[in-house]
Amino acid sequence: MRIIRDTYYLDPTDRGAAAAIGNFDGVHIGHQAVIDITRKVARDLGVPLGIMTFEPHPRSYFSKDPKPFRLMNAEAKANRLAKLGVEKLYELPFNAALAALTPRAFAQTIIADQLGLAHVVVGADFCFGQGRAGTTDDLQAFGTEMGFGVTISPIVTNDAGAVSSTAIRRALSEGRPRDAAAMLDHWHRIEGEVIRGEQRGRDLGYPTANMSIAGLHPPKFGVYAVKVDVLNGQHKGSYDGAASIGVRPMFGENTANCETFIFDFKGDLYGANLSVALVDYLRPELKFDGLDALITQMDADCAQAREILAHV
Ligand SMILES: Cc1cc2nc3c(=O)[nH]c(=O)nc-3n(C[C@H](O)[C@H](O)[C@H](O)COP(=O)(O)O)c2cc1C
Ligand SMILES: Nc1ncnc2c1ncn2[C@@H]1O[C@H](COP(=O)(O)OP(=O)(O)OP(=O)(O)O)[C@@H](O)[C@H]1O
Repeated sequence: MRIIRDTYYLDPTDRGAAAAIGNFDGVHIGHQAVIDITRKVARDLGVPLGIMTFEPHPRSYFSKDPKPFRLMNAEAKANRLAKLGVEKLYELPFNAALAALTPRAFAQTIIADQLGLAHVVVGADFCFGQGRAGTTDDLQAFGTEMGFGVTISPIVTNDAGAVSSTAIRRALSEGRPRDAAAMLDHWHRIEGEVIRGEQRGRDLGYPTANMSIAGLHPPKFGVYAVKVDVLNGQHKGSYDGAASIGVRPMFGENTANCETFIFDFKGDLYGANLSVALVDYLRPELKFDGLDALITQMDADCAQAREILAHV
């Protein structure tokens, strides 16, 4: 997959794709449906499969200091899209100039002139251009006028309504990782490098692999049954574990992170890349009356997590 950030001077081989348009945070089943339609169009037309997305996410542009809300960072999103067979990822810088384009100017300048797209695919709820004023009807009219094809994908729903990145964030905030997973079509994962902690864990008998969750939508704070993939290094492989996400009230800290105890594991993971999949929410983070009480609870957490993960 080629990631294309400079769309002004496009290589001719990067023009003419069929592309889906949107933020694609989480790459959920609604997004996958849009991408499936785009793949079919691309195949029929004999052109590359593309995605037009925006970085930073438009929401970070409009609210200057938003609470972290992303389900995945730009790199994780690109990796996931590559796995789905996307060949051209147009990562448009979302800035004042882009935000100010009217729907007509967006269609003409970006879709037709800069990217020269043969075809675009969007969901039925798609809005575009300044003030989100452009509708799918407008997009279809511009396509006819400016010479690109347009397909509108029906909205994928579940019992709770339309599947969306917003609904997934809500499920995670409410401690419902299985509901999030059903919408994502995979476990929600916290991914990144293992960083140094306070080295207290080993004294407790529970050494943990710590990861930052800065910049990402925080799941409900508390303890989770998790599946862990060590992605590189000598311990590469898949494991089960229990993770605590939050601010560790026992120790009066306040920067939220994710601390994972991996079952039946011995070794050093500093610097390794981990992918921690949230399976079930077990309980909130608590401030116990002493370390012995915390350790007793951690024993119970791990027993419960093992039991759950034996059936996943
Ligand atoms: C299964 C599990 C449950 C945990 N529960 C709590 C908790 O309820 N309250 C809390 O303050 N910290 C909790 N923690 C976090 C530990 O306090 C933390 O892992 C420990 O302080 C080690 O920190 P360090 O890696 O920075 O050395 C939990 C950790 C694990 C692995
Ligand atoms: N449930 C869905 N079914 C079909 N298409 C969808 C669905 N959700 C989003 N899309 C389409 O996928 C593309 C990317 O969606 P986008 O990430 O912008 O929306 P979203 O998932 O609804 O996010 P948010 O909840 O943050 O608005 C857009 O074209 C959008 O219309």
